[in-house]
Amino acid sequence: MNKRTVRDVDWTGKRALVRVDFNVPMEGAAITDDTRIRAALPTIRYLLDNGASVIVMSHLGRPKGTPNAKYSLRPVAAYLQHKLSGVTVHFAEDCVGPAALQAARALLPGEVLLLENLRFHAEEEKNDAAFARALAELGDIYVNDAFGTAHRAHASTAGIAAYLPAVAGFLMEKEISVMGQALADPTRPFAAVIGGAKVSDKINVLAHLASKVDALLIGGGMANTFLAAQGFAMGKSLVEADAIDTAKRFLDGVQASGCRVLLPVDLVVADAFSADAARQVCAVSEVPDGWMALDIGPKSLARYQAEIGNAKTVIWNGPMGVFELAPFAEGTFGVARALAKVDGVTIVGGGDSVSAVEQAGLASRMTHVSTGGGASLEFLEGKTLPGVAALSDKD
Ligand SMILES: Nc1ncnc2c1ncn2[C@@H]1O[C@H](COP(=O)(O)OP(=O)(O)O)[C@@H](O)[C@H]1O
Ligand SMILES: O=C(OP(=O)(O)O)[C@H](O)COP(=O)(O)O
Ligand SMILES: [Mg+2]
Repeated sequence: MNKRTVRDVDWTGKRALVRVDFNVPMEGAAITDDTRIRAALPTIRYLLDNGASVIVMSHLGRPKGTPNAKYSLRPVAAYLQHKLSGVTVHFAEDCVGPAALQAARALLPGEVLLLENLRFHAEEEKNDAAFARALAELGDIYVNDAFGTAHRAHASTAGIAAYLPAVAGFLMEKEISVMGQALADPTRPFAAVIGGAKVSDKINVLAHLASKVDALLIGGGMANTFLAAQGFAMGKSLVEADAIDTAKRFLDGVQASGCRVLLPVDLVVADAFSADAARQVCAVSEVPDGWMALDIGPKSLARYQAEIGNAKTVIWNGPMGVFELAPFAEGTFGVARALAKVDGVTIVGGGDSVSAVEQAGLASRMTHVSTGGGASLEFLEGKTLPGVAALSDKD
């Protein structure tokens, strides 16, 4: 990576404005997986140890441009305080405006200020220049350590670099180097497992992925949209109607790439989105009217496990089902167990996928656990991510 990093700066007396990805899975105010927070600590500690005051900013979820208590970063500030014992962690209730500015100016070297969710302002995702400039006013030097959000060209990940010197943090540097090395010349067979809920976001990278891998295993919400594209009635399942045409085109075109695409043959369906809903296993052609697919079924899992068992390199992003609800976790945990047994390189990325692998107790069995899901997939496409492109080049 030909970008300046935190090592290239004299931090004494400087205000470091650090973009992290603290978009952690939550249940109410409880953080269910702290991987992304732990992953950013080396950069924060380094800045504090080198004489800086540290202003930390992140998004959480998708509040769509309006303040919403459900997506507040306040619980994350409390957690950060717990992780950084001995350091004072302040919290600002808005990421811009007079209170944030005053808090940033009052910050002492060795102290931390976490700003409220950037996405409470619609300008963040629009990469609005005035908003980027308002954020930039809070610090002297900008650090991007948010690998998980590096595929977004937003005000805090891209636009802001026009107003401040911009360097990479340790996590950003590590992710790019580890993923680049692991995937430069992958040992084959190379399999990709794709699931999760961000269908329209991720469907566009599949064509490129298919040109790289030998097998593409699709599950989770992503599979529902593909099954709908094949004409199956999916009941009340999560299907992204806008992505169905793309799914069709992908399936029509993929044969030419030589990549085998596996879709579920059976599903675990439920009559409600709830752990105590009525549920059954059915063929993909038999989803009952009004029911929803919340996991891949046992036959599909067995096929996916066999395919993963043959592979020498596996990349996985996106849970196979709603693993947060115990009755629908088996597809995801089963895939995690299969990856843990692979004699080769295994990379798991994504806030929720990593949370699942942690819950399964298998994170240490993976070659690399990445904080980026969508970011990892776009990184694989080979183009420089907007959050990296914006950083200052090394001299
Ligand atoms: N069949 C499904 N229906 C609805 N949601 C699903 C389904 N399968 C997986 N999900 C959801 O997908 C979410 C994770 O998707 P995503 O954010 O794309 O993955 P990651 O964070 O690993 O990149 C999880 O919260 C999970 O509950
Ligand atoms: O959680 C994230 O991505 P992921 O779900 O693909 O792992 C990142 O924080 C990006 O969030 P976004 O997809 O709402 O821009
Ligand atoms: Mg996610």
